[in-house]
Amino acid sequence: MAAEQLSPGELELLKKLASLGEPLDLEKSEELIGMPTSSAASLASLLEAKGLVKVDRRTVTRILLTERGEEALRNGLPEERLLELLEANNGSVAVDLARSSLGNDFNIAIGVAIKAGYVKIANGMITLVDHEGFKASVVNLKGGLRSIKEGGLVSEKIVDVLKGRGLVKVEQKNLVSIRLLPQGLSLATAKPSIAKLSHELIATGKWREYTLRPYDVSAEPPLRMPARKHFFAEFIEELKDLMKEMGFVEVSGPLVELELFNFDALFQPQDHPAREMHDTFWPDLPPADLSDYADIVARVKYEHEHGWGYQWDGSVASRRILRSQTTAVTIRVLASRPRPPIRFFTIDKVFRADPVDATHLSDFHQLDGIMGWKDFTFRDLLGFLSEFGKRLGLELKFKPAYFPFTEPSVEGYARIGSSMVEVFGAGLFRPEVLRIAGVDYQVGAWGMGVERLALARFGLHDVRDLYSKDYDFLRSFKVEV
Ligand SMILES: N[C@@H](Cc1ccccc1)C(=O)O
Repeated sequence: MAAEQLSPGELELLKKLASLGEPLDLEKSEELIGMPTSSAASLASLLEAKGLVKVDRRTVTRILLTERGEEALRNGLPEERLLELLEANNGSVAVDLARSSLGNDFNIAIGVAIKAGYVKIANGMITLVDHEGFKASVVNLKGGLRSIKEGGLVSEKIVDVLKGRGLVKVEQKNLVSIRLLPQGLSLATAKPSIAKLSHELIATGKWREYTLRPYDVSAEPPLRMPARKHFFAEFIEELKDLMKEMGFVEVSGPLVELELFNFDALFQPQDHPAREMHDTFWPDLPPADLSDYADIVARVKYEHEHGWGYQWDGSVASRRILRSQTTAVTIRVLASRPRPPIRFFTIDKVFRADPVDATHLSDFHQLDGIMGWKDFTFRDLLGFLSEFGKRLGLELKFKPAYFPFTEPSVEGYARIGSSMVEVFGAGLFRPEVLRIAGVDYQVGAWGMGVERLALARFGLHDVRDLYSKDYDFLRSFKVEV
């Protein structure tokens, strides 16, 4: 054990014990070493546990003078005063005289002296009969009292007599003393230790006054918690990298979107249930001016009225919503008529007025992508999706599906625990959508739920865990560098 392992208080007590040079009576701690008894007691038990001091507890019997005893020592024992009176009067005094001169002590004095046969009373006179015996008894008791007062030794017999006379009392007392053990002593007197030698210490020779602290090679380094990216943010980065690796260009679009791009351009009819209030968030914003989008509006109107056969309403398409799918972004890009072959993707937030549960959040991320060229086929699309799943390390299953804007369509499922959960929708854009965008090549499109991909990837079961604030949980994810 090194001095550094002791608290300042423990070291202080050790040093004080060392300079006291003898075991410390805990009761007198304040007086002897200037430390309150209660602090010395608790520090001592800590030091005792470290094997540096020994705390001895014993019970001692103490004999103390009572108030009456103190008085007898000062003014004489009652019978002593009687003896003195008798001696001063040649061995005999009148009872009345003795009573008036001894006052309250008279009864005790006369009782003791008669009982022991030192005096007798006859005809109103007290007469000494055993002068020597009386004197010896007084000397004995008085000496006993004095010696008790001074802490000396007294015979048990005398103590008994004094106790019986109410002149002394016997007390039991617990004494605690703290004794320095050899190890404690060497710690207390050790030179102060230092961790580093400086030029000055060496040059001045002062290093001799110190001991060098040994290295503790088994000590754990301090725990450092550097800031790091959230594992879900890292996962999104990884998805972006993967898409770029596979030849895709990242694009982005507005969170507050027009129904025109979120629904109409995707050939979703205006009475489609997904447009109803409970699915979509409606910010309190005025509708947009669609004149900027005259071309696409004209093509949308035509395709809806011919394809679905209803009166298309531009005011519905001009409403602003929080986008419910990032396919709004890819259709915007496609409507800019990029030259094939094309490969675009976007990863960002979408919003849906869904009740939150283990697989649903009201705002979450989607990864949408489009790829296409003249003779792009459904097989090319499936090939891409399988490759993507493989590179992510996910077990994917495909199932035929329906979306208003793709044909054929497919849904992808990934294993999350024991169940397969839908993680994406995909398909070839319908001819109506291609005509609305104004492109003359085939386009495969897909939209993935990024949170759900993350569940599958990290073996989690609840999307809400991805937004947990539990540090221990967050730290449990390994950083990949
Ligand atoms: N946008 C669809 C997914 C999808 C995208 C593209 C093609 C097919 C399906 C959704 O949110 O569910």
